[in-house]
Amino acid sequence: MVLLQMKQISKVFGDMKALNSINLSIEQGKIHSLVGENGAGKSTLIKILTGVYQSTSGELFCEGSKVDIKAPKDAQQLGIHAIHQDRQLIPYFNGLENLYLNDPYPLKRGLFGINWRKMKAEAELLKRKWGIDIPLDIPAFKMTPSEQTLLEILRAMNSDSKILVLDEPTASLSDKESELLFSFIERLKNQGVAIIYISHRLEEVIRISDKVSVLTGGKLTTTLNKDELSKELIIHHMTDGEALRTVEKKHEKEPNNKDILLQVNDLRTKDQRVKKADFTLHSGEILGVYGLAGAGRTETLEAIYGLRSIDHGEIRYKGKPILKPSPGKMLQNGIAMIPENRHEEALIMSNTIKDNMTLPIISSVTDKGKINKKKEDTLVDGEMERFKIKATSMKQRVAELSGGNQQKVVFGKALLTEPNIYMCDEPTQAVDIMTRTEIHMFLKKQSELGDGVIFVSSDINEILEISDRVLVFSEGKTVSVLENHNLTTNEILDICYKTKMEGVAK
Ligand SMILES: Nc1ncnc2c1ncn2[C@@H]1O[C@H](COP(=O)(O)OP(=O)(O)OP(=O)(O)O)[C@@H](O)[C@H]1O
Repeated sequence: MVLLQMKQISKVFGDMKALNSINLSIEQGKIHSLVGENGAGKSTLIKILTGVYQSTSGELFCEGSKVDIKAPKDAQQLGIHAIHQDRQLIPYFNGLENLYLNDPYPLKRGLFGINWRKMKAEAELLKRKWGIDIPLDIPAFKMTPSEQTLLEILRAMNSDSKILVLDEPTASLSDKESELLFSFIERLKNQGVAIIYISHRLEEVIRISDKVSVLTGGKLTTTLNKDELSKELIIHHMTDGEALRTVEKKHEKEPNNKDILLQVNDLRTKDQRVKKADFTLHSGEILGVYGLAGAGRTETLEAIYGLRSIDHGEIRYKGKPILKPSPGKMLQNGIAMIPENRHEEALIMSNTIKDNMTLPIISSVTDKGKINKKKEDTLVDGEMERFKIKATSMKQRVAELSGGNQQKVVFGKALLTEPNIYMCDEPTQAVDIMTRTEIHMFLKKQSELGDGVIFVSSDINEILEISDRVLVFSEGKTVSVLENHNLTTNEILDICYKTKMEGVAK
């Protein structure tokens, strides 16, 4: 049964046609994926369905009746809910409070105070109904990424969702957590919920989808059925027939011990999120970093970059200790950070692409107190060209860019500082498969020129694709460094789980 029908939906922003006459049907109990390059229009379509944006033209039908979705609450009343890339949770509210964020709290008889007991009982029933076992008594910020995603899904189900939109839900999940999510999605599907699934990870799209629609430049180019799905065919439709370039695996040369770029010795942070980080980064090397959620990978990069207080250990750059690291000091030393959370840590969303990119290098584009606009424009142009950033111009505000294009701005900004160490935390999160390859090729080239790259990813296959050596983190400690010669995912995962179990047993 068709639950939702979009007819000739278009959306125009200024001179830009983000969506061009989209016709799409979403069926009950089916997983329908949307794929397309960064900026193809996927999020815009979802925002129209969920009442964030109004379409410029076109019609929407729910279960056969024409509907007008003017605001998020209209979508919610129709049973349409979305789990966005950026979490919609209040970090200091616990699971239970977040679960009831969109609904009125049940009140005690006579309206004297909140009926917490009733809330807890309802939440337990809901958890049991959907087979989701997540802790509801801890604040959201203490939950793992998968627990946060499941909490948001549970909240949607609490409001009787008929159509659930999942936008890049596995972006920061480990393989095991993604598996948990897939089995849950399957359960929702079997109960008749329609899922609209957006992801750049084509393997998972092919595995779980009943249908896949491809968007290219705001147009729907094709809808493929389950039996015709293949990575090659999807990429063919996404790229107008252009073949995907592949990155050759490198890592044949042994690192030269004389060319140590960065040394991290027995590093511990005040908050104990990092307990003992020990590793070395060589010139010409891509050091992959893997660990289960909460293993301390991001926190280690933050500590090195001066964003997290250190209470023990040392960091050496080309043999010299860096005392009291700070972002400014690291930039001066040629160390750039591409953080995981682009909204909070890397971009000023209300500023333009140009202002964001040139912020760290403003002194080098300033002559006698005046900004050299020509120099600034040339540099920004170069990065926009390199990453094929889709925008109306370099003066467009970053908030108006698609998620993947924002990530490209973060990369361009880091590159303008001409670093010789790249500390990348999930750098290909939310970027399309073509850009992912471009980023891999770029980092590989930089490493061949003698730079060092630290590459954190929760995608273990990506780690194996790109790394010379793989550093494994568990429970805040570096537990192993492996040469990437015929290394397998199982070898890495074995270490992760074994050390986690040992940590639990202690
Ligand atoms: N509020 C806005 N103002 C102006 N342009 C916008 C706005 N929102 C989106 N756009 C533009 O619409 C186009 C489609 O963006 P959208 O976010 O839908 O892409 P997407 O397919 O979701 O990409 P990604 O995979 O990178 O998330 C982009 O060119 C984007 O810059």
